[in-house]
Amino acid sequence: MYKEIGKLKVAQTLCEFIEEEALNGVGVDKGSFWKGFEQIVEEFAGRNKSLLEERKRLQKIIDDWHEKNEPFDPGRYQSFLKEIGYVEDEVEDFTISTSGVDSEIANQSGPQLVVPLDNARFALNAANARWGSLYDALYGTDVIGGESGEGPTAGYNPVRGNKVIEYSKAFLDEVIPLKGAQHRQVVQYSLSDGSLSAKLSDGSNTSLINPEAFIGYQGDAADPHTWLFKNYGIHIELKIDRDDPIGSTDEAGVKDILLEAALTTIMDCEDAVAAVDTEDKLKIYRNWLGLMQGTLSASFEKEGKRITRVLAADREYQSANGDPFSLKGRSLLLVRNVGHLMTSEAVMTANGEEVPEGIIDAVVTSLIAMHSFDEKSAYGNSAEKSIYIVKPKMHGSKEVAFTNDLFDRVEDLLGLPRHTIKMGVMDEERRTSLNLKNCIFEARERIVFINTGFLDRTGDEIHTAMKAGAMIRKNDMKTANWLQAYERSNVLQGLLAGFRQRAQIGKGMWAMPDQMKAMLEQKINQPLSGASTAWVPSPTAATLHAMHFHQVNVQEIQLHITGNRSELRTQMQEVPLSDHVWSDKEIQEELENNIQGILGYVVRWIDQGIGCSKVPDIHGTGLMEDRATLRISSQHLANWLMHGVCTEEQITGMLKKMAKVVDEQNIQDPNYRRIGDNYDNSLAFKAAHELIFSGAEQPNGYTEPILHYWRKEAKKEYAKTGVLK
Ligand SMILES: CC(=O)SCCNC(=O)CCNC(=O)[C@H](O)C(C)(C)COP(=O)(O)OP(=O)(O)OC[C@H]1O[C@@H](n2cnc3c(N)ncnc32)[C@H](O)[C@@H]1OP(=O)(O)O
Ligand SMILES: O=CC(=O)O
Ligand SMILES: [Mg+2]
Repeated sequence: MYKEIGKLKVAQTLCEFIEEEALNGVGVDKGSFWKGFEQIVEEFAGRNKSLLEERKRLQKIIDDWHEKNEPFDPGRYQSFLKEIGYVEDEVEDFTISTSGVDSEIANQSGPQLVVPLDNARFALNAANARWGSLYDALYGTDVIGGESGEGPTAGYNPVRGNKVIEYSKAFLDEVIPLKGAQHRQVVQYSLSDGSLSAKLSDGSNTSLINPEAFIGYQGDAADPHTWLFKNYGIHIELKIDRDDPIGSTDEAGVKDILLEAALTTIMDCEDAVAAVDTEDKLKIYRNWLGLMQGTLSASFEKEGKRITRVLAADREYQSANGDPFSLKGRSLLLVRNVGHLMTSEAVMTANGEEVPEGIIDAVVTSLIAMHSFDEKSAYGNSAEKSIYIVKPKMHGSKEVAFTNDLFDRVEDLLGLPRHTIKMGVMDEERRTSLNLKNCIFEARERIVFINTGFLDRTGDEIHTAMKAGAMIRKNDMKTANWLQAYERSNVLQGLLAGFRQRAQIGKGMWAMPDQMKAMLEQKINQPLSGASTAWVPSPTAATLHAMHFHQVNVQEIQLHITGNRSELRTQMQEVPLSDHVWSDKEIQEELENNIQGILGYVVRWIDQGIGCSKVPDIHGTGLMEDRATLRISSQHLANWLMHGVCTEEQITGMLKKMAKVVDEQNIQDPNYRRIGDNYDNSLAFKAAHELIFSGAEQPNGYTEPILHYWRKEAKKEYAKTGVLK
């Protein structure tokens, strides 16, 4: 049901949501809102379409070039990309001038959590992941090994617990060291003349090597129960409780160590969700509204208990000299809008065309964010009263300029001061990486981050050169020259544009949510490379990754980053082709792995509307799969198929084989629809099939059009029959 408002047709439910909930109390009247919205659609919908046409035009020219230019000649290729405007002429040097940026983004370095915004339980957990228990994160993951009785057991395992304590105190020795002693020797922490004094087991006293690291406490000054430390701009709480089951076994009464973890969280409306219609969009918008008003809650059963989760309060302390102060209890929230590709039925033009979804997201998520400015909001989000929108999947600087202009108009519509809406630019398409300087320039007054979304970026790498030849194996992409150059070039470009202490330079997702030991070993390389933030898939990962930001002084590292931009740009244009002749076993492995990932992800997307899942690979390692990883797998298979590395029959056979494996993996899920004996009917199976076999023709290799189509079919089927085929 639609309501005609001026020249727009707005879904009745969206209209009611906007008028009764989103516009309520923000000082924008509904008449001018709809009038302004209509003008924005008139001004931007056509321009959006032209940008998509330009993507198509360039891809066609590139495809034709590859068909005519065999063998591939890198020198000629680079001149060609420049000639066709794919590589842009660069603007003069400049520095960004974004103002009103919260300290979590401008001054602090730490993990960035991402969470699907359609899941209120997860979203609340993410917002509260500003602080995380190091003891829980270590105890609950593989960081502590399973040797000599240290493994997890049904109840509390004191051997494992002791390992956790040992590990955590060694971490304290590293980041807030004591003079001539270790934290495990302490029997009592106390306040002495405004400083921390530590009494050791031999009866002597010591203090911190860097006394300024101690900045406050909670509890009675004579015996505080919480000690607050600051190191490289982020905080650590040492919790004391001698009556606690853990604290009572600890000589100093330490019951836990809390780390400031997810400084920022991206509430995702894009690749981690499955939103195909107005109903889905409304669920997302309502959760965002609840977060901005501070009232969101989620009730659920966990381990036999009913839990209601709400947003965490700020944390109150006394400084060493007794002055009260507080720290934020919640992550600073950013919202990732969708990109420029898709349109939504939620708003239609008078001639029956769907409006670009990115335009609707920009207007509605900004409007909703205004609720966090309201005094009545239970918890404000941005101390600077800024709105943070992350914009994904933009190709080149004209698309960034489009978003920048759109944000200007949204600010005018909502009566917000210019550049209230900040922009995070995902550097995740090849045309953006190669023209990053120009892209940043277009958003220079509102940009707050660039982030290497290497997953989408890999999908785009494959699709752009689809016709050039067979690509290297998927896992080899991570070490390929183009990717290394892209990661370095992003940091360098951000620093040259003045991002240090103004904006985030972010790095991509750790996509193995259960492999925390490996994460601790490898993800330190991201801050070491100059990134002030990096993505994590869960609050636990945020807590553990926070340790890296205590070990690495990112702001100091950023002062010493150098590199040759033009060399990096040349390397980025190296196409990851391979002339290797793979053995049957290698081909089999690659197909199994990609197809298992595709099916495992798609079946939950299509049948259950879940946009981000943990799916085991062929070695049984759970991998975070979202639309970007799906893009890689489907594009990779389409590429190998196109160049004869594998046949249609091999892929079809493997789809059937893996369908049975995926059924087994989901055996515990009561909502799961089997696909292994249902190939001809399963809509999810059809979607997976199409993603591979029509992969080469998909716009920039994106998976959205096919996923949306089949999910809508599944919803229709469900509405009609109450079950899925
Ligand atoms: C390329 C890109 O665009 S990457 C960006 C998109 N990716 C993401 O957003 C990743 C988000 N992460 C997730 O959705 C999940 O962590 C998954 C799907 C990877 C794994 O989910 P699950 O298998 O359900 O996780 P698992 O069972 O280990 O843990 C669930 C618990 O962790 C919490 N949790 C897991 N991930 C998150 C998260 N991102 N934010 C908040 N809480 C989370 C859940 O709230 C739940 O705890 P609860 O029972 O107290 O509510
Ligand atoms: O959005 C992130 C990515 O890697 O893609
Ligand atoms: Mg992405």
